[in-house]
Amino acid sequence: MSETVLDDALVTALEVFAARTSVLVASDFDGCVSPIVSRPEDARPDPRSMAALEAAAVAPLTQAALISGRARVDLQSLSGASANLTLVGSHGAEFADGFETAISPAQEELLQRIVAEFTSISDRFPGTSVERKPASVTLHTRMASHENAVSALELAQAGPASWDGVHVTNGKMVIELAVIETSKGHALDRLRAAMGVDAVFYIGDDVTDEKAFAHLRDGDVGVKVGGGETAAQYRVADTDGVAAVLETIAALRG
Ligand SMILES: O=P(O)(O)OC[C@H]1O[C@H](O[C@H]2O[C@H](CO)[C@@H](O)[C@H](O)[C@H]2O)[C@H](O)[C@@H](O)[C@@H]1O
Repeated sequence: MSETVLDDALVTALEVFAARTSVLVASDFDGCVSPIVSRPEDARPDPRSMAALEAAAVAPLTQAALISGRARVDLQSLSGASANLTLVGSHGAEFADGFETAISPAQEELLQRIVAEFTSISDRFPGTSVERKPASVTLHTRMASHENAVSALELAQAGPASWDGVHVTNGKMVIELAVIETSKGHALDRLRAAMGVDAVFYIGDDVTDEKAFAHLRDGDVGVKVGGGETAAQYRVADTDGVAAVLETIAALRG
């Protein structure tokens, strides 16, 4: 068990949640189960958090899910999750059976234009990089100098982010442009209905996780990781706090 001490109010909320008959335990990946690292491809999950999610997934009347901004295939390989976990990629839009609405040829063409523009921006500003995903493109600036990061993000905002049909997300040291609308909240609604659970737990750290918190209902529990405004009722400081929360739920449900 973790040495992180959770707030009494959070522990009580977890106990009440875990006492419901059937539950879904869902988590964000980067910055939550997986500590933030400089290069996206180097991200690795905290073994304690993954073990707790895997334990929850096989507990009675308990489902567990990772809902991430990553491409689903990358989420699968980086997390090493077993088939017991439900994986949703592309900020809630990409399920095991693909996207709810297929990416159209026009959207694919738009995606290629964004890739080309981001690549051209990235070539001009050392330390930035481009991550291509099935329905979006991310310009990363974490490895760039402050000046290069600011300039690259300004060019992205003034350029492709302003194009018709482009959906903009400003994440942690990234700007992400999608050719479809995505919502982790919508993903939670879909999982809740498909799994028929009585209550949902969700934990996350970034802007797209706010859409998930906004879809929580009475009896659900939302936990924000780190600082910043949030619609979540509870908070933990860091990924150790995430592991402590997930271990608590797994122990209560097991
Ligand atoms: O929804 P998430 O699972 O939190 O995914 C959000 C984005 O996470 C990744 O970027 C972030 O994590 C990287 C690795 O720690 C870090 O280098 C980067 O600065 C962060 O923004 C991922 O690369 C993106 O595709 C996700 O959208």
